[in-house]
Amino acid sequence: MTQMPDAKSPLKIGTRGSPLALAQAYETRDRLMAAHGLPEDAFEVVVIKTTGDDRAMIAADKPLKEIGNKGLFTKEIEEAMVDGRIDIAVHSMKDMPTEQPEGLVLDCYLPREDVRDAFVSLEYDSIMALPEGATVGTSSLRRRAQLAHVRPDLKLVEFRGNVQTRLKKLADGVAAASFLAYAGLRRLGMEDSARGPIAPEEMLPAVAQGAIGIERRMADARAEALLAPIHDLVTEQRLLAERAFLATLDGSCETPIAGLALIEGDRLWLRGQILRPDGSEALAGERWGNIDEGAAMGEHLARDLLSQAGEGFFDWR
Ligand SMILES: NCc1[nH]cc(CCC(=O)O)c1CC(=O)O
Repeated sequence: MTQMPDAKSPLKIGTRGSPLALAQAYETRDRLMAAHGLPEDAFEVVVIKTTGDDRAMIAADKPLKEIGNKGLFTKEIEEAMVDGRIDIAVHSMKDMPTEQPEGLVLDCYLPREDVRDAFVSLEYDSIMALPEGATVGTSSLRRRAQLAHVRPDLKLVEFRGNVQTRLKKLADGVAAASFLAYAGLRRLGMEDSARGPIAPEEMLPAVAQGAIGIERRMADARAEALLAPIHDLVTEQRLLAERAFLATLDGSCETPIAGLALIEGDRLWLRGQILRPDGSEALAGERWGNIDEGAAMGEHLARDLLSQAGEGFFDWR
């Protein structure tokens, strides 16, 4: 029997310090408390500062792609886990690279939140309601490309920071609209800040959007035992398909890629999309398969789209 955590030897939950990251860490702690009947002081939430947070603060108007690369927000957290400063790490799966560092396992996923993007605007109800030539703020390459594809008239400007910062920019007239993951707003109890979610048919979300993954050391039997009952299998099966699609495309935050898997009964549906960064071209495809075939479906769909795209599809510089 593994030793359960207590006040003397709490399970240390590592997270970034943003309001959303903290909300996700506390959701994880609450689920662990409920699943095991453990008190609050059996857990300790430890904030780890990451290069991503630092550099993002210095260069708040720079696109993330110019600041760093894959794992910008996750590397230091993983180092803290290897060093034993934390025992588990709570991550937005949307930000996780597809390769897994040695010695660490990522096999626990919380039930997925809403996967959709949210349309945020003080004046307008939807993308299509925006006036000709309106300015839209977003730093996501995917959202930029998707918008440029359906509304080439829109002017796109860099927009980052937390929800409050973005709402302030909208109020200051910097842009007429912006976009956020609806899941993030819901976790912060701020969904009223958005006009509403956007249907995936109109804007296919990022791979793994709305999903939280919990990473641990491979040899940590206590963390493994604690995490097992809070794992959500359906979320894992959906992510397997979406992340195989992403991995085969060698996607990162630097490539406009979207993907969404859903499960209906014992069947899995996957839709994937790749876009030219300027939105001039978008390719999408769908697959149906068995639930346990997600990884192969993701890979095949990616190969199919890549062969349609041809060389240079993602080039733009
Ligand atoms: N790229 C940053 C990021 N990573 C996860 C979320 C939101 C929460 C989620 O998708 O789970 C966000 C912000 C956003 O896109 O609005």
